[in-house]
Amino acid sequence: MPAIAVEGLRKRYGEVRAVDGVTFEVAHGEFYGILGPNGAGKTTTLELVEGLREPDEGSARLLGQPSWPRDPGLLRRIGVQLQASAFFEKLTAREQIHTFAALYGVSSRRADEMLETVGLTEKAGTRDDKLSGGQAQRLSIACALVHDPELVFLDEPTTGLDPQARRNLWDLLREINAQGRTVVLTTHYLDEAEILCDRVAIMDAGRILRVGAPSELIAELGVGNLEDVFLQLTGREYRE
Ligand SMILES: Nc1ncnc2c1ncn2[C@@H]1O[C@H](COP(=O)(O)OP(=O)(O)OP(=O)(O)O)[C@@H](O)[C@H]1O
Repeated sequence: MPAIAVEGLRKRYGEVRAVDGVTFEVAHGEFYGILGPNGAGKTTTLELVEGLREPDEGSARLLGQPSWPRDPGLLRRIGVQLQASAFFEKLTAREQIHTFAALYGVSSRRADEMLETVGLTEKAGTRDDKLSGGQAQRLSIACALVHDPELVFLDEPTTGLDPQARRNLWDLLREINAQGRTVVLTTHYLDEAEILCDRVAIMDAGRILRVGAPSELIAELGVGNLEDVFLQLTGREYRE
């Protein structure tokens, strides 16, 4: 049984077909990337898969169970990185993660360990609005991991970070995956996907164009990198 099985997902917003018939599977322990330019439908796909939104059509099964309608038993087994703007207002880093820990019935000790894991122990007393972009991203990842989920979903975790902070976060994500967790991330950085992901799904205009290991896709299409793969598949530049 795959960790994630997605079948025929569709979601419209008015006239916009944000997700237009998406099917894919993710194996246990896999590091899977959903790639595409702005507006491709990555975030909406992730929200449908996570069970944060109701699909118009199709279904997603996580660890064998449907993600919609939501099931508290399943939610406990998955970690969703929310954007930093979803933090509780006016709390310190330590208070944020302790609040998440309390919601999941996880010990305070575990919450402090997670802060340590993401390298934020020194910033424990800092209010979330005083953290740097990279620190806030790491805190949001720590909050998503505090209950030791089997599946981890990250939506553009490195957007807005400087190169050093991005590399540090890549190390952290590799570690999470090496511990046996299945990781799904969206990104619009193709270099990041090439470095981190076992397999990627390339999305455009609400559809998946191709799925495969980055090196396989590059070899299959006889090109130099994932940017060229996108160009080959769509006939246009990735960044327009
Ligand atoms: N709540 C919403 N209401 C109306 N339209 C929406 C909504 N959310 C997304 N859309 C539209 O659906 C399409 C897909 O958006 P989505 O955010 O899923 O793409 P994305 O690939 O994650 O883009 P980005 O990289 O910019 O975050 C876009 O055209 C977007 O404008």
